[in-house]
Amino acid sequence: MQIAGLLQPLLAQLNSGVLVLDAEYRLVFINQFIARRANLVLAEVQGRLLFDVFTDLPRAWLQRKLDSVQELQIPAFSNWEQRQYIFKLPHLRPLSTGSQYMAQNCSIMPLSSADNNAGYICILIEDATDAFVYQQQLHSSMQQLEQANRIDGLTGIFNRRYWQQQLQLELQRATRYQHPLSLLLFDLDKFKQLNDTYGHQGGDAVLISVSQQIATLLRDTDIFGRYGGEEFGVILPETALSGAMMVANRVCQAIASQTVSYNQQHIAVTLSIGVASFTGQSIDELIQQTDIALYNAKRQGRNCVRAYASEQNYLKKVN
Ligand SMILES: Nc1nc2c(ncn2[C@@H]2O[C@H](COP(=O)(O)OP(=O)(O)OP(=O)(O)O)[C@@H](O)[C@H]2O)c(=O)[nH]1
Repeated sequence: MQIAGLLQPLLAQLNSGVLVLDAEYRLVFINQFIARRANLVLAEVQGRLLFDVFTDLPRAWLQRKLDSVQELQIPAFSNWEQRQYIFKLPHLRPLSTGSQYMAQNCSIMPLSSADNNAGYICILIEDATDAFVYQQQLHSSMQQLEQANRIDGLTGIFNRRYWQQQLQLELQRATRYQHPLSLLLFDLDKFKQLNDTYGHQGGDAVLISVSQQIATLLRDTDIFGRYGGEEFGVILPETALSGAMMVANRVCQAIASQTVSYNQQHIAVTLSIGVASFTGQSIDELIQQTDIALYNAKRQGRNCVRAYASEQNYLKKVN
């Protein structure tokens, strides 16, 4: 048997799309893979212009590709990562892929006929939906992992490692652009006693509730993290000391004015807050200064806000 006789059944069964165009980009042939998915009949589209049959092709791009294949007589390729699909064909995956169209690798090849008349072009479409789906799943797992890596498991706010990385970045930014930045460190008052009274789970419920409440009082650009057990930090970019004091007082008052419900009980909670502003010091110095201010807030009765700068003035006055 002549090999030519086997080509029709081969093309019919091929699990890739084949389209053959003449020199004017009229359809000469489409195989069953294309016909079935595009809901076309070969006899009805034969001789019609490719762009008239497939009206939603990326016309300018494909025309350029076809012209260059025809002119240079060398193949061109496009893969799904560069262009997810060229022909809007449905994929036959039962599961949702995030796209209703088949992801495709596409080869555009010059063809010569038996009588050696050049001018035909073959477009070969390979279904790459599996690779597309796999890449999407990988991407979403990586995003979840990245997210988990930066979030504190109990409160859902940033963990200490990520929060401190962000502080480093924000300090670099503030230094480069000479912008203000302030830092708040706060600590729940008498938390040991609270844990002893309501149990560790009651304590956890308070940490969750207080962090949720505080998150609503901050700007989206403020960076809120859990610094330690019952100690939290907020980076306030673009904020000088006076603004930071306003935020800190707002947080302090909001927490003190409400109770946390736990097991039909209402738990009263207060915070002490230390505030310091960035004036070119190192990250460790800034944290240390904020911590000193927090310590002074504790020492001066708790449920209050103290700034590092005013503490220094206070100490100067006292000595
Ligand atoms: N429930 C709960 N308790 C925690 C967690 N992390 C730390 N703690 C507790 O927080 C308490 C902190 O106590 P201290 O550092 O003595 O401070 P305090 O009792 O809050 O007193 P002041 O800070 O001086 O007002 C300790 O009893 C810790 O066990 C946590 O994730 N959950």
